[in-house]
Amino acid sequence: MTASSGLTIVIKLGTSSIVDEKTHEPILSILTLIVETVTRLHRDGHRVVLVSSGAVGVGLRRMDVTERPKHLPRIQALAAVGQCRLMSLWDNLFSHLRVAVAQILLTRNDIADRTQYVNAQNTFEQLFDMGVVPIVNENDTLAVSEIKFGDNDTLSAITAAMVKADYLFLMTDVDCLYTANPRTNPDAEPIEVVSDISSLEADVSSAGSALGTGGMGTKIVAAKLGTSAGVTTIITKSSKPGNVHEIVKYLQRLQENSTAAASGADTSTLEVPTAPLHTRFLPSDTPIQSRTFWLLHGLNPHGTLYIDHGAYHALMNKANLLPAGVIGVEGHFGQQEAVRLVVVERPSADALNGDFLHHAHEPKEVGRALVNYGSIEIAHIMGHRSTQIESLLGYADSDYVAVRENISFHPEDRHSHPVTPALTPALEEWKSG
Ligand SMILES: Nc1ncnc2c1ncn2[C@@H]1O[C@H](COP(=O)(O)OP(=O)(O)O)[C@@H](O)[C@H]1O
Ligand SMILES: N[C@@H](CCC(=O)OP(=O)(O)O)C(=O)O
Repeated sequence: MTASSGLTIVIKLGTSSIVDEKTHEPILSILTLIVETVTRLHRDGHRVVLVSSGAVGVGLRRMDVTERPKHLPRIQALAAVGQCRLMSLWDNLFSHLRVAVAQILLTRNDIADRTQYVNAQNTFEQLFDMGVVPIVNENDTLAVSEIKFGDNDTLSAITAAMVKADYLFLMTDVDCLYTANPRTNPDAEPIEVVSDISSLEADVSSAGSALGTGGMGTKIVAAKLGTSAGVTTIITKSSKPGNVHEIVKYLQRLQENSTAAASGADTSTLEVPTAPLHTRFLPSDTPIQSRTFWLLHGLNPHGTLYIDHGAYHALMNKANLLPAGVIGVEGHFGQQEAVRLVVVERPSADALNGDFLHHAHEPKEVGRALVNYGSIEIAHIMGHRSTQIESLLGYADSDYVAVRENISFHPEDRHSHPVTPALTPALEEWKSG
């Protein structure tokens, strides 16, 4: 977040680092070291957010339940018990170092509205100004699957983008990302720097600890989200929280050296910094903007719009989405809800008689949109000109299914599909019609 000095740092601590996997007792040594590390960063002038899992784990211990239940209401009840105790634990530890903390519990619903998203950003900023450390968790007690982030790795990446963080630290029970799960593969090799996640070769398929929800897979997803928003994402070991401080210093020194090199200074005498083992995912050179990030990752899509290549190219050229470019709709959604955009071949007349999606070649989600019409209306108006909307629906709220400012493309798609400057004749017709 913009501020006169200091960095904005989000530190995510997984369940495996907060409670013992078997006894579910809090791992006080890690919690205390985290508090010391956060306080040190704070005193160095950085703004720090802690994303803390562990509500369910702490709740298990409090209620003497030995295994994580399967029944959702029971998990939610345990989270309600545990979250209270977890926050009291953090508050207590931080209070010894005179650092105030604040609890922020989020579900996707809380940020689905743009105004609420911006409000959340303002609250974080206010807390930073007041010198408070916000402690974030998913609001497990309320979150049902439709409004869940699902895991705190994803939540921490969304939080990092929301506060425009410089660094996101995913603290876990392994040193870094390995080529395979080090618990079961002694030959697995550490991966230190990832500059392109799409070409990453690491087996992250195996599950994580008994209480953790994500494993390494969700950390990669979080790194993808974080780096797309310009956040350097780091995986490191939670039992050595002092690593965070050392890695921050190391990255600052690397930055100073590269600035010196860029200015033509003699760098031969500069100290080559070293850092404890970690994996660093480099941020995108062209980070996506806050609103684009929110459209792509803040909202839960309620359905899918299948659009043809002509419409896709028109959107890439900043046009709005006309009903004529939509060839299919799936799911039940209302006005101003988010949908996936999937590009497919326009079906032949034969295919139109059957289920065209079976004829589509590798349908691929290219982006997300907030729609001006619900699924039922779009099913009526798709393939038609905007001038026909009123006669088809009896009203016309908009000429467009979605306006361009409410459409965002995934970054990899923005790069892999060159924009075609010329519109197809059909699109010319739609635009003029
Ligand atoms: N390629 C890999 N590299 C490192 N760890 C891996 C890999 N694949 C799977 N894992 C597992 O992921 C676990 C961390 O995930 P998880 O238990 O969900 O952590 P947390 O609770 O911190 O979110 C590690 O303990 C490890 O067993
Ligand atoms: N929100 C849940 C944690 C969910 C989660 O993602 O856990 P983890 O994979 O350990 O980070 C809780 O507080 O128990």
